[in-house]
Amino acid sequence: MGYITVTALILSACFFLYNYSAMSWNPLPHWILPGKASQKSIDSEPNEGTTNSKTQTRDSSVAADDEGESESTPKADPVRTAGDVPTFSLTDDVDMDSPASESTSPPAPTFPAANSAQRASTMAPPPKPVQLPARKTPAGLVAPPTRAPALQRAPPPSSASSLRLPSNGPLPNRGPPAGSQQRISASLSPNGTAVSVPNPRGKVLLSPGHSPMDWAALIRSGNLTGVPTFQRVTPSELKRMTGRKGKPAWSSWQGKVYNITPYLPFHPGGEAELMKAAGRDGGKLFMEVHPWVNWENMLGSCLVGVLVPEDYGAKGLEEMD
Ligand code: HEM
Repeated sequence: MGYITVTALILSACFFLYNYSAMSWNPLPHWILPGKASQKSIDSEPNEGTTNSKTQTRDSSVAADDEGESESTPKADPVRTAGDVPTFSLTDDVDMDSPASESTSPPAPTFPAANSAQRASTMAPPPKPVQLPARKTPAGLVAPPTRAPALQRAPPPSSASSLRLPSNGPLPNRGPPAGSQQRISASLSPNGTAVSVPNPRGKVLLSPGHSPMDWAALIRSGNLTGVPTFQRVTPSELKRMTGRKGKPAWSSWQGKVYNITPYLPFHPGGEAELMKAAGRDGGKLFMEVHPWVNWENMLGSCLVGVLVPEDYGAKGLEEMD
């Protein structure tokens, strides 16, 4: 009885050892562990293959065929197709423009035949759009979109086309004719230098240093009245101040008298226009031409005095008596 028990134990031990011979220290047999089993099958691909039953079967059948027919009919070795499966890698440096890649493009359709009437009658492919030369732009800048020359034309004609000015040819001339006496005289300053050229609005070209900004700087610089004290000016006295014969040019505006002499070369309408207001009340002319201009702001530094009645002096003396 004891002998039988010992024998059974030895057999159990042998079975146990057989089951764990290929193994590791896992307590379960390798054919129970799924990961282990699949790893095993991969590791034992055809070259090694001993435990993969499928591989074994195929190899053995091929071997049997080889053995059975090698003497009668020569047979080619089985071709492995695994190597023909195309593979690619993202790290591969593939040149898409190379002729090698072009050779892999599908062949041209064979219908219709190359020399058939059907192919000859088909329309030619549309012309490629004109490629304008790429413009180089400084870094960080986006180049403006390029447009085909045909798109850079004027807008299409509309019903208002007849109201537009002609796009070619001379513009209508609203000033005096070129070379006329009127234009020549207007372009000459009193000292003979070319100063002003009239335009349709009557503005003139001011000589250098006589812009509105220059005038603004001049009136900030100080007193432009030309008199030492504030004056009471009678109409007869104003009438004598015409800007001629060595006299200054005075003009009145709303009862106040201004010395317009320093402003003459700065006047955008020209000296001749401004001189029309010299020696008299300039309010009416002024408001006819440019009511939006602020006289007092423009000529504040040129204020000579106030306009008084002609008999102001005599009346004052009488009142004193
Ligand atoms: C005496 C005070 C005057 C001052 C301060 C003055 C000032 C000015 C100014 C600032 C302009 C430019 C206006 C603008 O650009 O819109 C101007 C233009 C003109 N002024 Fe006078 N002006 C005066 C008197 C006169 C007088 C008395 C006349 C005519 C009799 C006259 C005729 C013109 C003309 C024809 C223009 C150009 C047309 C225009 O700008 O619309 N100005 N003047």
